[in-house]
Amino acid sequence: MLLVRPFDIEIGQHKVMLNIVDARERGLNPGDRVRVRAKGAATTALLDTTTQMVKPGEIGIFTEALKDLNNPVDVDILPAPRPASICHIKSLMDNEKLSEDQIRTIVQDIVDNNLSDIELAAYVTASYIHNMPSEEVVWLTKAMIETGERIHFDTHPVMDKHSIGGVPGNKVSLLIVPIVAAAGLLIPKTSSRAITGAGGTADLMEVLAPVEFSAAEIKEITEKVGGVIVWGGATNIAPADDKLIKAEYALSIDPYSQMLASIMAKKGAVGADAVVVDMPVGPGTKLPTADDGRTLAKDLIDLGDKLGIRVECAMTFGGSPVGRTIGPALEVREALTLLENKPGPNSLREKSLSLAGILLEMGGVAGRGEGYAAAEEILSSGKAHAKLMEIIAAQGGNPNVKSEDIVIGENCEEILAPAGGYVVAFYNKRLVELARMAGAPSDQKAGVIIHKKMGERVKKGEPLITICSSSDWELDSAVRDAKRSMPIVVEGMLLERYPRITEL
Ligand SMILES: O=P(O)(O)OC[C@H]1O[C@H](OP(=O)(O)O)[C@H](O)[C@@H]1O
Ligand SMILES: O=c1cc[nH]c(=O)[nH]1
Repeated sequence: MLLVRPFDIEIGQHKVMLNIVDARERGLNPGDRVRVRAKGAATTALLDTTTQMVKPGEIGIFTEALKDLNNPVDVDILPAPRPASICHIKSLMDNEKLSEDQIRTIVQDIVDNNLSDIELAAYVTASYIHNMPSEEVVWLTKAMIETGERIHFDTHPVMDKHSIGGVPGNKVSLLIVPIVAAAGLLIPKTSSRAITGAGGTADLMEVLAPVEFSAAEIKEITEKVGGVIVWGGATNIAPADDKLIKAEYALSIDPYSQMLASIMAKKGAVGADAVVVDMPVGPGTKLPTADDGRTLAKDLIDLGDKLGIRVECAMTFGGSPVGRTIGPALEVREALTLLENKPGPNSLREKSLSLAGILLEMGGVAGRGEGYAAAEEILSSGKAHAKLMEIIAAQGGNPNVKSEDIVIGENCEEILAPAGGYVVAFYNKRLVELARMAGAPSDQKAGVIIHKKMGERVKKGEPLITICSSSDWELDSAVRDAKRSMPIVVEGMLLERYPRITEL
């Protein structure tokens, strides 16, 4: 047995460290995969060696592996075999068909942390290059559900909403969930953190309340107040999902087949009966054209049918951000402003009410075509605001929070229009890059405020955006980058003048 020396350091992967003497005795080298066994728990980790940091007879264990092993006093280790799924990942790279068993093995290896970051990145990259046939996506989704816990509600219907993401500022879940719950329907909303954006719904909700709950707690809170907004990655619900999303986030990609499985696995695992999927369409989004949107809608609806979930898809405008803020705290402040019935952006209000309205119709609490008006009544009467406060309280946050209490990064700088005219080009992806450079989403207070959108008139020297951050050096680098390559382009109505040659 080896005495555990806990290393309270999160390094984003399962790692252990042995003294080089012990490693040599066991025939192990740095980078080898080892199975670490404690009383009642085991995990797989990658090995580092040292001459100084741990003594012979000891083993250094980093935070991620320590959690899996329940903080043991001593452990033993064995060399771990090369995971079978590496071979199947290679098949995916070669665009070969995979069997249900092979897909199941990949998902199980991901859940058991048997794959290194490099192997996981290879899987995600191969999925990005080659879409899986629909049969394989069904197996993948089922494997993602079955390798985790599931919630079974006694009351039905259970409603859910999910966005494929890809449009900045998409804070609509903060309005939709309380509207649907205030209408008396159950909505156990699990979200991921940002994938290609600067703030996923889980990052946003975390500004207001804790988002890490077990499956049993999600069920209990949903049954008590009608809804939750939690981080799927903290639960044992579809546990492969968050591990894959971490690799996708690093590459800023969302592979098509993986996206279908990721969304529907989360919905299947919480026992959803009916789901609306928000699909932002437009240049720079995950769905550049309406035809791409129609294909995805068909694939999502078919996948839902195979899982016994009624899916409706809503193609939404993704050409410019939803509302005028990007980044966790800024987005939460904007969403609260609308819930408090103060003036706010129409794009956010209209999109939230449209999607909530579809759910109210699907859930049978509003007639066909009457969902929007029913959602509007719930929002303007203050019932949605009261419901969000109940959800915040049930998740352990402050139920008296007001929009003006939300703190934004203290370092802010405006980017000014270099000329007067109209906004003629607007680059969503650049705005997301700037918000990420400023520190979002891990710096909750970082982000971008948008002052001018496509087609709006601008005077020379007027602010186009404001970038905010908690750190002055991150703000500086984002501002320098914004000035080098502007995310918003302003032109006068006169683009070029061609004088008569004789008059030159
Ligand atoms: O970072 P990008 O790729 O834009 O999208 C990821 C976001 O989209 C989904 O939104 P929701 O949970 O339905 O609100 C995910 O859960 C996540 O919050
Ligand atoms: O939850 C989500 C949302 C978008 N894309 C994914 O892969 N998962």
